[in-house]
Amino acid sequence: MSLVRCDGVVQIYRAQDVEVVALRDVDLTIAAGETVALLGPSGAGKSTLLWLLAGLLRPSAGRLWLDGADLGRLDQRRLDRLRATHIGMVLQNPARNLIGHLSAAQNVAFAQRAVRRDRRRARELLGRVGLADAADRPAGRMSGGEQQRLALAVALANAPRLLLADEPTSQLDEESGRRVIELVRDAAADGTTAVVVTHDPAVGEALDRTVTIRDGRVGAEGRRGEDFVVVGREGAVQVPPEYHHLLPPGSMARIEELQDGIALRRAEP
Ligand SMILES: Nc1ncnc2c1ncn2[C@@H]1O[C@H](COP(=O)(O)OP(=O)(O)OP(=O)(O)O)[C@@H](O)[C@H]1O
Repeated sequence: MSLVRCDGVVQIYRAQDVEVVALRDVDLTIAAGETVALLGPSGAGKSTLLWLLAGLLRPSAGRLWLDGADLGRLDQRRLDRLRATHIGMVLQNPARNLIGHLSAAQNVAFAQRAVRRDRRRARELLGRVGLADAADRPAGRMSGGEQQRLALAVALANAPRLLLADEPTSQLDEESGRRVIELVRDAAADGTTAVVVTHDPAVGEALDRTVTIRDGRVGAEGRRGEDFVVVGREGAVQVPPEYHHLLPPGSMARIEELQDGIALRRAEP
């Protein structure tokens, strides 16, 4: 059963007279319980896709479903409710996930406001992110790394169906990073689907699947250590940058039919 489905999702930002097409025709299906690392160069559209999946943005075109609910078409009240009960999110800037004057424990408790309050889960999560002894400290007085770990505990506090995390290990040392990955995988074993934007190879390797966004499209996917290009809408395939020396963008290629696919060979000019 798929938990997330994106169908031709387009996101266009409009700032004054300038339009930026951040995502163009993203098709993506994520199964319940799957863990996905979202990869790609800076500016490719990864955070935008995460914001759309979180219901923080509505797509300019195309449709997104979460657990059968059409995120772009829910009214604001239902969307807010779905977000509070079904979604946990770690934003790129960890402090933005937290209420600075509240303690770590109060932040976790606040994230459970729409579901049954579970003090045991809250304590356990703080322990798992190495903050058991910091439960009473105000979030605003924590270091960037501590805030990042607390943000993950907060995001998992409501036992979400979908965890969305933007660079959750960027400020962590190797050991803390490993703990974060373990926590994401354990949450997945308990039924939480996870989509994690990352530049950290350790995260990519530890999750079930990688999805690479390039130029606003799903350009490639990886499963169990093997990488694949994705044949998109209208048959478009992005040649990965590591092959650009053989087939530079703008070059012409001959198509050779093989028994199980095609080969592209550079046409001499
Ligand atoms: N609020 C906004 N208004 C206008 N343009 C935006 C806005 N947010 C993002 N963009 C643009 O949309 C494109 C995709 O941005 P996005 O942040 O989704 O990329 P990203 O892959 O997450 O990058 P990074 O790895 O650097 O975080 C970029 O060209 C970016 O400049």
